[in-house]
Amino acid sequence: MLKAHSFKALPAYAQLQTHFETVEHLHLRDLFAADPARFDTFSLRFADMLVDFSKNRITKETHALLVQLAEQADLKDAIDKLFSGDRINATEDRAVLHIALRNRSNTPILVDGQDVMPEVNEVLTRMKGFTERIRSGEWKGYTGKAITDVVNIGIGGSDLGPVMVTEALKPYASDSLRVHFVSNVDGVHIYETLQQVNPETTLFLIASKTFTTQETMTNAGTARDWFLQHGGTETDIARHFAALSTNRKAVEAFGIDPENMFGFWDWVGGRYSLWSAIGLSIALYIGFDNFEELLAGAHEMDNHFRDTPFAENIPVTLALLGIWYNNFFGAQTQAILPYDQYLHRFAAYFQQGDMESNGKSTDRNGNPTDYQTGPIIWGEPGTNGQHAFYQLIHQGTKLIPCDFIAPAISQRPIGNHHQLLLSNFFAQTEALMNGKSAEEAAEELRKAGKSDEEVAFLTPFKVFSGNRPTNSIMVKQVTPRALGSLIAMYEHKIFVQGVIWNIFSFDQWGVELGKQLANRIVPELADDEPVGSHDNSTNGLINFYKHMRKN
Ligand SMILES: O=P(O)(O)OC[C@H]1O[C@@](O)(CO)[C@@H](O)[C@@H]1O
Repeated sequence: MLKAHSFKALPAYAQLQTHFETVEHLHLRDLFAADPARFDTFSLRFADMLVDFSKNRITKETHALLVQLAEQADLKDAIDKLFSGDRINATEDRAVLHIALRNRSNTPILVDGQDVMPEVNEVLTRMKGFTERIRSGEWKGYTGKAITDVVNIGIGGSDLGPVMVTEALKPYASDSLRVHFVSNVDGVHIYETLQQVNPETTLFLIASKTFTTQETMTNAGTARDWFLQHGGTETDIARHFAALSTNRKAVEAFGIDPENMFGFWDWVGGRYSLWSAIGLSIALYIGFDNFEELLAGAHEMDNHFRDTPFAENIPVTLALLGIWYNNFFGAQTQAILPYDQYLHRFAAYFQQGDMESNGKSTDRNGNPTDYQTGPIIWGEPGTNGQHAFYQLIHQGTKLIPCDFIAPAISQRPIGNHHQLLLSNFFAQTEALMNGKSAEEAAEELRKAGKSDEEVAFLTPFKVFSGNRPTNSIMVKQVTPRALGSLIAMYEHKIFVQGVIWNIFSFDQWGVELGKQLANRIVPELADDEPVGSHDNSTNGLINFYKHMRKN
């Protein structure tokens, strides 16, 4: 179990509070003017990745104090426990070992004295064989045709990771196998997907750690009914359905051949599971060699995270900067802005990764936190975001720390598109940092021929305060290996913040209440009788629904 501390009792916390008062009003323009080497001071390199954190509202003293905060929170001990399979997920009494799934060094990792690597490798070997049989066309459907479409049925961590990675690595996909993802219990999702596929050539992956999730089991049942109503028979299920789960009993009860089950373990959190059997749709789509590259990239970042001193440690640095804005500047959100259209689901993935991990308000001592914990994660690809919400980021009243991400080399070089994309990537963080003064704005208006009266009226609306913090993260190209490192970087950032905030990051009790209440309401919707068992808002809503569906 991780040592519990009190976040605000850490000595560095009080020092940072005092320090904040001296830094709060400093402007990045002045910080850069005072230190021409600021970029070098506040940049980190890892493989073909550059992390430029110089456009943050920090000084060297800030950075030093933040590192002390990490040290005083026993972060090194926590990292050691993470990597050694301690049951740090205390409320579920589980280890947290997504790092084992990509442990390409194959060093033993023990859970209850048992090395987990043989099992991990056994599943990877089975995934590899299965992937090769499907992709080669050797595996045939019930009419003897090769598989052309894979439908992954899952939600949350059993969906978001595969969706994000298959979108991000589309350039590595085969053109003979399409992947589809069904997650929402809204019938529209499964309906629209089944419209696109042929039962003779479709493989359904039922992806669910628990194999009990309402949405997934409902969609899986509908897929099976559709298959049986469109030419398949019970004996054909084995050729068209596979399960990705920890729950063998439930898989068999559903009617899936255990031979077609790819297992994983309770020490794999759902939102950290794309590296496990849950990643089978990824391997099928981009090939197992590329899936192994993804694992390798994550493993390289794992080693960096475990072995690098905090001051040069990328996940630790990103985590500490997030705490600086979250707990001292009062920022409520963190934007992730990838300048790469293939990464369009990257922010959505980390909405679950971050907010389901650190959206907690009870500390590890069981006490309510009297400080802010997990931020709201959001974001869209650039340049689209510039035409949607950058107005608020530039001139709004809220401080929004932003992570800008971009590849130096596009997967799809067409004309000068990539240079234009990157010109925006570079310009936005420059603009957010420098802003535009009233003098500059007025001068521009005068040069545009505006009258003195117009200049006086318009200038206040044209001023940009600047001093809006950003990180710029560049990779050479979004390859499977680079993406693996990028994902692992954010996973470890989330872990570090949870440790310092002294919260449990690997359970998710907050998702249970809504499910419990929904399960109570389901039977009430079966008939047209008015309900009165809830508050009068919920009663009113249910009865409105019942009335409208009849009339
Ligand atoms: O993989 P499964 O067990 O179907 O869970 C799906 C998702 O549901 C949760 O909300 C937990 O209930 C997420 O943590 C999880 O990724």
